[in-house]
Amino acid sequence: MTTNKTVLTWVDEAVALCKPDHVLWIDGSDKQADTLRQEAFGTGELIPLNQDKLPGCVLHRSDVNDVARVEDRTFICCRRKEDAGPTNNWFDPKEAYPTLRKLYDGCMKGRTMYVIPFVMGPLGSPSAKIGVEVTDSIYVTLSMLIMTRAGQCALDELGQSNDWVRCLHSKAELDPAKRYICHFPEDNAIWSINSGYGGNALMGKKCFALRIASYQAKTEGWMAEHMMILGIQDPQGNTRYVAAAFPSACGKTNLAMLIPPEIYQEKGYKAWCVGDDIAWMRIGEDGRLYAINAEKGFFGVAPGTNAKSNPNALATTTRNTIFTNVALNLDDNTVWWEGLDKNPPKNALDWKGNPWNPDMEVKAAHPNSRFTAPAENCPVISDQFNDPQGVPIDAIIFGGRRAKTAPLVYQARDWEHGVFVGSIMASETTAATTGKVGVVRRDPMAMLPFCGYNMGDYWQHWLEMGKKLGDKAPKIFNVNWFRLDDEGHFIWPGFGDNMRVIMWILGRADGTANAVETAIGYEPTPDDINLDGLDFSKEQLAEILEVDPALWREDMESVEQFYARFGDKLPKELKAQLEALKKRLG
Ligand SMILES: Nc1nc2c(ncn2[C@@H]2O[C@H](COP(=O)(O)OP(=O)(O)OP(=O)(O)O)[C@@H](O)[C@H]2O)c(=O)[nH]1
Ligand SMILES: O=C([O-])CC(=O)C(=O)O
Ligand SMILES: [Mn+2]
Repeated sequence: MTTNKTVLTWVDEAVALCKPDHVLWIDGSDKQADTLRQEAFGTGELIPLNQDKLPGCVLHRSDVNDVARVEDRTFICCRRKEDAGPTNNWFDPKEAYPTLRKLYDGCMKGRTMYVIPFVMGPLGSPSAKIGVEVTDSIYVTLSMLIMTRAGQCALDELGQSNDWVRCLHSKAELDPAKRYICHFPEDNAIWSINSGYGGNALMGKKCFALRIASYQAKTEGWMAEHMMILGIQDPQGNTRYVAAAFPSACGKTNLAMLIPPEIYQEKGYKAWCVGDDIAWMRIGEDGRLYAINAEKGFFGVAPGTNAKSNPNALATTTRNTIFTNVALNLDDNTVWWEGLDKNPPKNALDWKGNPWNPDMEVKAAHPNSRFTAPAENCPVISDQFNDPQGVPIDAIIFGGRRAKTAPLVYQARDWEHGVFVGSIMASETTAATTGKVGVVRRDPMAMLPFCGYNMGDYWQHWLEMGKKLGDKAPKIFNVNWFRLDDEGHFIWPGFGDNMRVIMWILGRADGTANAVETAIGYEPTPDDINLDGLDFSKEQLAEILEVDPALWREDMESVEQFYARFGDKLPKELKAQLEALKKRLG
């Protein structure tokens, strides 16, 4: 399939190390994918689903110990520890390579090695990048075929170039004690072993498109961000784009596929999805910031996805989709998860494959169960999805899951203040990563687990991008859909109604919307967000726009401790922003 010596040599080395019985190059054809699917049905790695109701769809159950990203087993392996920074686990490459080599030695005996050349980003895009992943998992191979532009097309794009990311994956024994997700940004390499799950194993995603790419972006002067991209088309037919960074399981996919409230639909507004997880952004010839979606599919959270919360996501998953760790409805051989509908199957297998019925205490689907679905299935996929240039971004939105403290929305005073707003983000942890759920932790730019180098240098890079963008820079905002009332219920209706907030944001970006200046930035008054057709009062809105200085002062103490970890890597601009905010809070 290729004469590229750098690829051929590397694959030979991987074969010599892993010692598979067979090697199969993935060409990207339907025929080959179908053969692999049939083979996986034979071994039970995949389970076929009802082909009338869910054509082309399959179910996969991961190992019960392998259901989420493992941040404590994820490493940045660069020569100097300080380049990994205080928020990453560092593993000296001098030790990492020999340690890992021992684990990979012979790990594919009796198995086939699949060689997957893939492109991140639209074909022909100046922003696109190429990788080659070798893996011994058919599930990973078929998932990569959905999530990336994979096969011969990638080798054609690559030609004889040496500029590609080496991705070595093996599920090995799936032993959690020997699990390593290692990134070598200085070598363009990722070595992942003993996991077969999503972000640990589909290496185009977080490993490449964020950890390695963030390092490349810093070096090359662009941005690799954990952001969804949404287009809002006005009744005149003009579409404007926003990019939003929320931590895992905090609403990116939902916002990316939102259905406008009726009041906007009636006027002729439309919403288009460009991406739901990863945005690569560079400055275009006109000086504005342009974003592409690095991926070709969605790896979305299943629980809570339903015909009301996200009908577009649901429609996206009705064909050619891989479901992971959801429940199997034995009556009609379809899938189910908590929050899909109010009719749980009477006769089912849970995500572990054990008999399940609604009277049981345990969940049918794992809280981090997922769908892997082609973007082309999405009813609202943007016609710019494959545009090599990407889309111009008018607003960047940060957000997290905060029961208190963070208001529904506020705007940063300028880019520098916006970088500060991103750097102090915090969010309650979710099931997307192993460990405790619901603990507030600082998660700057939603990149805490994904920044491939020192986060202090990353903030500096953001500041520099702002200088280059000048007055063409997108405006920066922060949102929180997750404020709770005293009974623990979400106050804001969220989902499609988040468009009401996006409309204020776009209004601010073009200078038409009103705001008041507060200690933390610009906020709308309750009159500035359109509540027409919504059973939600201005008093309730005022409540979630409220900023409690005491809570904020407390929060800033935690920011101060967090910042202290960066020593002289903390940009002085951010330190000054913190001091200024503390003064304004009194
Ligand atoms: N209350 C409320 N919940 C929301 C909202 N948007 C999303 N959620 C819930 O948050 C969870 C995660 O949402 P997703 O959109 O899948 O999050 P994500 O950021 O794409 O997650 P990753 O794919 O892990 O990066 C789901 O259970 C959603 O139902 C919202 O506006 N309000
Ligand atoms: O990477 C994964 O496994 C799933 C995901 O999108 C996230 O956790 O952000
Ligand atoms: Mn998502």
